Amino acid sequence: MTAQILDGNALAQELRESFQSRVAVLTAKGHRPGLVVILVGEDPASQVYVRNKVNACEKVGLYSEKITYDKDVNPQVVLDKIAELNADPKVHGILVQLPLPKHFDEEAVLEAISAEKDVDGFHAENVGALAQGNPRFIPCTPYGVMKMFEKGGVDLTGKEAVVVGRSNIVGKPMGLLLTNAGATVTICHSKTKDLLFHTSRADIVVAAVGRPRMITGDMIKPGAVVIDVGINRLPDGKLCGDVDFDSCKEVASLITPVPGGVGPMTITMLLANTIEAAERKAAQ
Ligand SMILES: Nc1nc2c(c(=O)[nH]1)N[C@@H](CN(C=O)c1ccc(C(=O)N[C@@H](CCC(=O)O)C(=O)O)cc1)CN2
Repeated sequence: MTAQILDGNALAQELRESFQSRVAVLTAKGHRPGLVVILVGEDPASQVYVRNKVNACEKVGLYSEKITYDKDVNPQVVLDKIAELNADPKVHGILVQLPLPKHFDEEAVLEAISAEKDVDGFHAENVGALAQGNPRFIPCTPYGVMKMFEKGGVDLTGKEAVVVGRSNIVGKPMGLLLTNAGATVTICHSKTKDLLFHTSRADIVVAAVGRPRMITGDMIKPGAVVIDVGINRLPDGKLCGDVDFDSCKEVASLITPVPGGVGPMTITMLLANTIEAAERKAAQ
């Protein structure tokens, strides 16, 4: 069996085109969606992601702004800026690019963002709403994965889903979304005793662990759906995922590539959340 490849670039493009009319309606009513992205430090990957976020906003017609701080900035300066942005009516979404430098209390920064403007979906109120099955803002990467299931015609009801990785950004919200969609979910992580036992009986495997090509074809069930959330930079500069694409594509029924899979969907769903935030504000 050779898997069907789910093209994240194509789906991202399709969705972004569909956003333009919503942005036009909001803008005509004086509620042009606005996103502010805060970047602390000079991490090269974060710089690329932030630039791509701002460019994506511009292409779809959103107002966007990037605010950068030196890596040694006093965290209070960032907290003060967030307080100012929380009160700014032209800003519908606020995002702090992660990871933050070590001297930051990441949780305190994320909690400082107003839940109504938390387009990353990382605020405790939004995490709680998702856990209750009544999501307000869904974290962008798992949200993108759900859109990919939809596009691929994957019915999640009653399926055995294994998420490898328990991060707050991907693994945990992914587990909640799959649970809400009716899948039976197992979250595996570094302390899991027998990873192979879990992956090899799963109908759906989502790899979000940050280890290059660790999920190999012999670890998955024939016909499984394999979603690769990993983005690992190899010593030769090339990107690869957490899934060994070449061996897994011979076993899976549906698979996402890296690059060009989940990554572009992350930024697309950030646009979706920002537009949604502006629509809610306009409706008030
Ligand atoms: N505040 C946040 N910080 C981080 C998040 C997040 O959702 N919110 N996620 C990741 C990084 N990320 C977005 O910020 C992100 C990662 C990858 C991509 C992407 O498009 N990847 C491309 C390859 C890009 C490249 O060449 O490097 C792909 O997979 O095709 C977009 C966004 C951590 N921080």
